[in-house]
Amino acid sequence: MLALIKKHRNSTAEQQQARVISLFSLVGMSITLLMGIVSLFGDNTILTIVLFIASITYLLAFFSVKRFDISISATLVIYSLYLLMFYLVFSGGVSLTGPLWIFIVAPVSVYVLGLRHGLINLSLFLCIICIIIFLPQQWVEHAQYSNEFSLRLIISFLTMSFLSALYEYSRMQAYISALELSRQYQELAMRDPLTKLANRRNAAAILEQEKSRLQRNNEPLSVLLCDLDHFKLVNDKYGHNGGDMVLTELSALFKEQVRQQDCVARWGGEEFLIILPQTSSEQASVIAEKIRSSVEQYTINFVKHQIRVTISIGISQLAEDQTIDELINNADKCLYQAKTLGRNRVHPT
Ligand SMILES: Nc1nc2c(ncn2[C@@H]2O[C@H](COP(=O)(O)OP(=O)(O)OP(=O)(O)O)[C@@H](O)[C@H]2O)c(=O)[nH]1
Repeated sequence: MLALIKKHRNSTAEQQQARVISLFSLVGMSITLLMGIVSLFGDNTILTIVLFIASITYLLAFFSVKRFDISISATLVIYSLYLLMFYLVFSGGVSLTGPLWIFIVAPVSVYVLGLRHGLINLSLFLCIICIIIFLPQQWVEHAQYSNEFSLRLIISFLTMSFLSALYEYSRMQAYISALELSRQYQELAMRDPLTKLANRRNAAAILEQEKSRLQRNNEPLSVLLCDLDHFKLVNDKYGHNGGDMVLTELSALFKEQVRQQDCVARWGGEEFLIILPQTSSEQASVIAEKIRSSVEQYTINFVKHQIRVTISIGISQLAEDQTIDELINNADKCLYQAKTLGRNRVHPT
């Protein structure tokens, strides 16, 4: 169950990430294309070429989202963005406005790479930006920024990175709690609130699942339909709370009597269904008798009372070409027989 939720969580998160990468690639492609076209009319040929290469890279990232692993497009988007930013800071872009673009790196990095990897990559990115800015002109000629500008650029980039990380962290927390809440609601929809056993809907689903699994392997499947005898009298004598206590304690007792792979479900008010995979009706009779006898000997302590109850059990084994409804109807008929023959007994198919 946990593995299933984790898988679902991962696939939903991946789908969301894929959508953001596609969108970012499209926007990135359009902006760099537009800037490349504008740059065509200027005199900076290298900038024009770089912008067109970036535009093509985003286009590739856009198409690779659907075709390849999402990490390929994430790598393309992130590192081509980094390279473009390094070039803009190095060259100064148009009228030394190139560094203004580096702020988009922070939110995109933490979202696409995740919080931890995003922050590691952002630290490396900032180190390289600092090297470019403070590179001595006599080594390599590059755009010259004043010290005040450089310092403010780094501080505002750090602030932006911190805010992006904070936002990503809260987003992830909200996402995880929403998933946990939905898991809890799903769990509630499958369980009987009083006994915490599988409810009727859940039991029906398990039966269908077991039916196809066992029939594929040619293995038997049996069910026990258990009904408390004269339960109305228990309620009348000890009140509804006393009745509830009996149902809860017997549920635990049933679970103790069966194997891990079996399923005990609350089928109706005082009716329980026990699903026994890989069990023939003969084997199910032995289990049913064991359960009947343990209930007969069991004492439920309620306030100052000691409550004793008995149960009747109908057994049915799934026949070839039989539906689950027919299987249950058959068990119900056997249960009816057990009741009419005097209760506190097991009636086989
Ligand atoms: N306390 C409690 N009682 C319940 C619950 N669900 C059903 N019941 C009671 O179970 C009783 C079932 O009564 P009947 O259907 O007449 O059956 P019975 O008295 O067990 O008699 P037989 O089945 O013929 O042996 C009713 O009094 C219901 O109110 C529950 O969740 N808690």
